Amino acid sequence: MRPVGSKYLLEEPLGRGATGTVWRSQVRDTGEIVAIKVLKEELANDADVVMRFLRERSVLLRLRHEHIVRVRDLVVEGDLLALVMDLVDGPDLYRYLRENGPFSPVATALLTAAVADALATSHADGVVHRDLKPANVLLATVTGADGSAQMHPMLTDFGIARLADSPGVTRTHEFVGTPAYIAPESARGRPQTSAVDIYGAGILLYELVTGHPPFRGESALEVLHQHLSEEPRRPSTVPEPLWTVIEHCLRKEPEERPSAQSLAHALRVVAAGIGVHSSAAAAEAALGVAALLAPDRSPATVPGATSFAGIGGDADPTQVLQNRGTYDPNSVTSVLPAGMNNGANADPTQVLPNGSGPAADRTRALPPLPDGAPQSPHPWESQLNAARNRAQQTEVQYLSPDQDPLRHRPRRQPPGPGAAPQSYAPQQQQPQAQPQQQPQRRSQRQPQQQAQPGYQQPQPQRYEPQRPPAPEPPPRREPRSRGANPMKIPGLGCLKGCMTMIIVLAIILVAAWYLGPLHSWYNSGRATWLSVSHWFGSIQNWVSSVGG
Ligand SMILES: Nc1ncnc2c1ncn2[C@@H]1O[C@H](COP(=O)(O)OP(=O)(O)OP(=O)(O)O)[C@@H](O)[C@H]1O
Repeated sequence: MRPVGSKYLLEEPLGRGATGTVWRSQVRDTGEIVAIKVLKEELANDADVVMRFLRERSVLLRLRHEHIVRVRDLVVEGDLLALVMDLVDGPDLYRYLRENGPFSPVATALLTAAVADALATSHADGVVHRDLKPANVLLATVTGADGSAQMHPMLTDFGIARLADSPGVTRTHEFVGTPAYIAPESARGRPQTSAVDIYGAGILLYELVTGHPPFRGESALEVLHQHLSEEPRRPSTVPEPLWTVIEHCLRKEPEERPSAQSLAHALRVVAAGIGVHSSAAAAEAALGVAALLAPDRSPATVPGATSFAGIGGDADPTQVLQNRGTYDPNSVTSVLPAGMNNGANADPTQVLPNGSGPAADRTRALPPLPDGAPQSPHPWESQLNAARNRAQQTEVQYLSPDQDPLRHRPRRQPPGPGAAPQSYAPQQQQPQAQPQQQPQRRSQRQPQQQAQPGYQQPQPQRYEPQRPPAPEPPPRREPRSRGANPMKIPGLGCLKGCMTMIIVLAIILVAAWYLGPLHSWYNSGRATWLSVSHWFGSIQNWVSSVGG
């Protein structure tokens, strides 16, 4: 298990998205199970994203709703950025749809009404999701009042689009979002409001009830074109009241779309009026649902948002776009290249004066420094440094590369016996399932979480804007003396030793020869040898003369 910060351990990957990988993880002290989204390296390396990450912290942590996945903590550790969330024990809607097919119209309306409730709360808080799609709706299993298992949609990835919406990331990594779910104003690079989430809810409704999004094509460009200029067609399986809601959500002009609150209400009226057991009055009310879908007069705005380089304002998209992007019609998320926004009037980010330098930096929370002011670090930079220093004090365990989960490609665990899809299947057949029946979430029934009564308490602040204490300088090392073998020739040291020994032995021998008795021993030995060989020669001559 790999540590993240001082408090968490990554266990196994749950899935990978465009912005990062989500891990099943543990809180070290309590053993509590959480989900941690580790943002992609390219995001974590972008200073602008990191600043945003810290700045958005309080917004992300304070968003609370029964249909929003709670963000518990944000971790900055070296080059790693991670969001700690509640773990939702269930599939996301994208996967559920692929495995089980479309929902009934009533179930579609009720599920999306719960999502619209979550949006209404976040919009009231000034937070726009901007990446609403089936993959971002997780299905928790809950136990209803009658003891049956029910679906409980949970909206996740709030703020991720906003985090990733960095000029640097847009420029270099061309992050744009998801073509199948992108609102026309985002595609054009126009200012965005909470109406983009209503458009996303319209696409979600369409996809849940039909099994596919309304606009499809071979390329991202083709899909974007359809968002801009094609009206969606009503499939024969969609009841008229539900179609009225979808059609209002998918209006090309954001000002014509309803608020999230109206949408949630309208969808419940529709659900009540299109079921097989609906009363005549409910059916009548559902038919008149258009009256409930008045345009939202005060949508939440997205400050300085650039979802991606758009399709050049009102210019002809075909003149502007080239099909250079990577687009997989089957994938959840695709990206397009930057540089598509070549219409001057299409700049969606002109919330601050134009120009270069700090005045043009849309991410700055504070006004630029006056000329000549000392260049002290931006408060967020100090905060970032403090956070990083704290995280670097984390006690890090050794982990061999083959055990390091961050080196493995994540793969989804195959669902075990009795896994989620089966337990959801009856819901599809029984669309009356009410997500709001005071359910008990399965994930909250885990023993670890029960053991934590303070579970709903906000985490203590981890990133105080203080300067970190100056670290103690490391002890100064003495310079190493350079050896006679600076080039480190292998075996040279051994050769040198041998040569020294040979010279020493030679000197001892010479000294012993001249100063000691060695010399006289040699001379007497030599004389003895000569006389012995003389005798031997005489004997040999005598023997040969006798032998004749
Ligand atoms: N809180 C969570 N609990 C359990 N599973 C989660 C949680 N958040 C995400 N997942 C799962 O992790 C996978 C990857 O999630 P992620 O949000 O990164 O994917 P995505 O929405 O496709 O990508 P992106 O939003 O970055 O384009 C998804 O399949 C989702 O089911």
